[in-house]
Amino acid sequence: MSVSKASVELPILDISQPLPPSSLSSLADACKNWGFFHIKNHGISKDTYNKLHSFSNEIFSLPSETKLKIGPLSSLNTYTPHFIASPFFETLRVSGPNFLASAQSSADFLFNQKSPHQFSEILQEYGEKMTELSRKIIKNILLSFGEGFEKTFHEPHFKNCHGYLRINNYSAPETLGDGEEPEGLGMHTDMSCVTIVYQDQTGGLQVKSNEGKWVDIDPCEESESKSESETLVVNIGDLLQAWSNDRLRSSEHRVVLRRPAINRFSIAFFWGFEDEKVVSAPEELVGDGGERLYTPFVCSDYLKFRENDERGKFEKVGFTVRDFAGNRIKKGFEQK
Ligand SMILES: O=C(O)CCC(=O)C(=O)O
Ligand SMILES: [Fe+2]
Repeated sequence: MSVSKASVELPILDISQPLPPSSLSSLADACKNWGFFHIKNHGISKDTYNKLHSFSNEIFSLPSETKLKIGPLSSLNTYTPHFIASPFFETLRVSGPNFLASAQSSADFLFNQKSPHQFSEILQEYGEKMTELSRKIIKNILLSFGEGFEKTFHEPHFKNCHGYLRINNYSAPETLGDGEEPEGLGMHTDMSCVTIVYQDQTGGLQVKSNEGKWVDIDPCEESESKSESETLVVNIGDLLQAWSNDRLRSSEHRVVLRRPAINRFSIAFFWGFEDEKVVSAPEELVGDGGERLYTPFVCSDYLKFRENDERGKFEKVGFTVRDFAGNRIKKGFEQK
């Protein structure tokens, strides 16, 4: 039996060009209603994704004992094994701005080799490109707010933003009952300002609509051309939702697994404020007589709030910036 699924039509923005006014307005609408959109012409080739995917397979197919050398109980703590976020999910963290050093220290433990590993070099390049793209994205989002916002707010608020990568491996169960869709990653919001995600053709990423329904974010069709790049998914995180006084939406999302015995690969880049930044919506965004929806907070205090007390556990799934600093639950934005 095939179950009909709702998927959302999100704008696909050509990030290689300055965005024309019509694209800026679809960007603003998408950020307000969904907190998700796509970008294309981002400059990362299919070949890079194929390489990242095969390195990822190489790492995740190592025996558990090997992977746990960089796991939650080790000093490195770059690997999160199965059964922390979900039974079907494991992930490797690569921190910026020195993505090469971070990836290499994991690779050294995993493969016992000290020579530069092509994997780390690719991740350095990838991390740098993601950082540049995030900056372009935030500039466009500010431009979509209207004349002057980018000039006024980009430098003072976003110049110290930084990011990290997570390489994710989802392993679907060998068999799945009719309509059974286990969660590979449970419902959560991201802690970032913006997140950029590459998902492979397996699909399964879903966003919760304003009406509380799960809607698919389909991977874009594989293009015929070998050189043409895949589109990437961008979503707004909690830090930007709070900073923008809810003008931008950090949506709840999750990953479901619907193809038995097929591994799903994704790579997410999280870009956010520096730890010491006080996140407080500028007056221009609160508006004259407008209500401040969040009590100003220090960025790292929020990140700590999202981490479990128990060392090495995954970020709390289900808690959001509203639970932390929200002054009230805004009408129509209520958690369903
Ligand atoms: O794997 C994906 O497609 C999304 C992952 C995600 O939402 C996350 O890592 O925060
Ligand atoms: Fe996420």
